[in-house]
Amino acid sequence: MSRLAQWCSRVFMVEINQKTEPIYFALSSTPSARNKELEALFGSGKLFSVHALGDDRVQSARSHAHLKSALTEDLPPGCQLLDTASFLPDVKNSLVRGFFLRDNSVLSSAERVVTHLRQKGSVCVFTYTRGQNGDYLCSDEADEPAERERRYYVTPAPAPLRHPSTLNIINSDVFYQMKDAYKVLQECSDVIPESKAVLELVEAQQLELNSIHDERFPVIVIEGLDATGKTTLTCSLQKALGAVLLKSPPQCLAHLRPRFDSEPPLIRRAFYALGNYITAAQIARESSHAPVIADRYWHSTAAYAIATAVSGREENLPAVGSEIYEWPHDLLRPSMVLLLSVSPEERLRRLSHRGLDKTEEESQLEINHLFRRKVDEAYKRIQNPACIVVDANPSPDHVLQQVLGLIRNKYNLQTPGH
Ligand SMILES: Nc1ncnc2c1ncn2[C@@H]1O[C@H](COP(=O)(O)OP(=O)(O)O)[C@@H](O)[C@H]1O
Ligand SMILES: Nc1ccn([C@@H]2O[C@H](COP(=O)(O)OP(=O)(O)O)[C@@H](O)[C@H]2O)c(=O)n1
Repeated sequence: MSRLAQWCSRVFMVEINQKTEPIYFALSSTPSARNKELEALFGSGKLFSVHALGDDRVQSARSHAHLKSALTEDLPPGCQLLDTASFLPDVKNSLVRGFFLRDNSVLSSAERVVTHLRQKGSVCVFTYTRGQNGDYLCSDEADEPAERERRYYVTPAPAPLRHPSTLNIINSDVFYQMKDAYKVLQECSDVIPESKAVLELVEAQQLELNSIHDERFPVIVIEGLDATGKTTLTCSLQKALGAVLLKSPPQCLAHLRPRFDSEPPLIRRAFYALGNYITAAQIARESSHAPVIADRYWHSTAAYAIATAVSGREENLPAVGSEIYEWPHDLLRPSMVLLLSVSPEERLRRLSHRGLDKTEEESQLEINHLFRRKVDEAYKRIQNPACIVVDANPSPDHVLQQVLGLIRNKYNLQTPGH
């Protein structure tokens, strides 16, 4: 079967604007009636779909990221790059991400970029042109000559029940047991040597974990978007309760973080997932003699990963109660998770006062209200344990008293010296 014929079972999704519904289409051997949405997508220029090829998931993920930067850097004026994905409707793990390159330039400049990519190999390119009857036709110039003569028409497809960007989350963006995240870093240890250091740290902690008894003191996790006051509150709680303060990712991974932050989601998220298991071992150890306060933990890992993976609007998130929001069965569960919530205006005010460097993702939060809403909503949907939302708009002392009230209500903890 030709390459293009294999894609006939798949549906393509193109997002022209994250705020609006994506456009769905399929390839068929019969033409279809004219369709306004498709006309809006194709316009009058030429269109190419490009996706990276790879022998394994690590290589595919890295090739996709390289392709994105190559296309963005070489984008000629008058051309537009759109995120796209193809998938089998409602079939888990069937999503393949790629790009649409729309060429409305006078000189058909995108064609030169695409030809260059084809020559370099490891990409699959389909070309879309307008037929005499106004239909849109898809062809693959790399296919055998006989196949190139066959006609594949672009036909509109219905929106699937589950938003396609949710199909691959499990084990690509969120990991539900340590061994799944561990495997990802094992698979990339040749191309990212720092992975070995992470794996060694995880192993050392796991060995130690086997000799630790069940925790006795409460373990309280503080969650929230950047600048919601986590650092301020966790430091005050540490003093007020005579607690041990821990972080996820743990300090021992801090120097490796920039390396993994620059990698595609599969690798980056596996790194943060493993960070939680190292923090879990530290929690188990410390909670045998004092209360523990943790600045971020699993809720952060899952909520940011889900919100990044799911494109478009908040409504595209997996529904409440989905298995995506379940806690990993092998990860230590905290006694209480508090989510600091501040209004967008107050959060921006705090960010601007702080004036520190922000991670790329955090600066995206500032401009991307949609993304922030998705992170916040995903935080609230995570279960077992779910988080308790705390109004963190008032003064630091007011927030501290509010949280101490919640903790004491549940655990009858004494403030040192009282
Ligand atoms: N309750 C509060 N009211 C006003 N400003 C606050 C409050 N809590 C923290 N801040 C300020 O907001 C900024 C971000 O707080 P921080 O604790 O660093 O947040 P995070 O750790 O969540 O990123 C800091 O400048 C801090 O002094
Ligand atoms: N437990 C954690 C902590 C952070 N993270 C990631 O780290 C980023 C936020 O960490 P950060 O250090 O900028 O946040 P602050 O703790 O500085 O507010 C998020 O974008 C998450 O993707 C994670 O995945 N899991």
